[in-house]
Amino acid sequence: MERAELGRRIYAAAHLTGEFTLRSGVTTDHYFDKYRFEADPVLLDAVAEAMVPLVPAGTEVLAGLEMGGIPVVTALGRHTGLPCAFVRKEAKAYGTCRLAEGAEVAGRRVLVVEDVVTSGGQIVLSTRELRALGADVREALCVIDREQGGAEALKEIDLGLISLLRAADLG
Ligand SMILES: O=P(O)(O)OC[C@H]1O[C@H](OP(=O)(O)OP(=O)(O)O)[C@H](O)[C@@H]1O
Ligand SMILES: O=C(O)c1cc(=O)[nH]c(=O)[nH]1
Repeated sequence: MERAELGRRIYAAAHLTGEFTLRSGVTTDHYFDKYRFEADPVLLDAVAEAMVPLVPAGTEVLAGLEMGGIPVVTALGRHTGLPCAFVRKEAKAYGTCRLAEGAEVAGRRVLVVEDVVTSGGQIVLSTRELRALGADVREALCVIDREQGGAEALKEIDLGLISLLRAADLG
């Protein structure tokens, strides 16, 4: 599906208006409910297909961030054949107690996969944790960049932001 058409479909499926508090604490009058496009398997598959050419050469592991990044990374993994890691906000205190479940990240070139980026705060936190586990993380790939400081925040930790769609492409 062409990127412009994908943008129209995502906007139609997931754009909400109202009053919302974001993860960063900022309040806003519009919101992209990623679960609405992730819950549509045909749309999610089209999103993943469009993301394939954006995956940097040399990527060995795709790391999706809990929770909205998990369906995206799984779909992208199916399209690329790359192994996936599922990155928790907090490691469980029982079982294997892993923060990054699934594929091993230590010593591997890891691409962070996220749904929506606003301030970039969640990606910065998770990237620091992945790097502490020994991952080589150079870029993050997201479906929607709201263009509210995310790319700049990532740059401060030497992380590039690659986006399928920007706020300006939507609506
Ligand atoms: O760029 P930021 O300012 O960090 O904001 C974006 C983050 O917030 C949302 O997640 P949320 O906390 O709603 O969690 P969820 O994916 O578990 O639903 C979104 O999925 C990103 O992870
Ligand atoms: O910044 C956020 O928390 C956020 C913004 C948005 O549009 N969608 C979302 O799921 N989270």
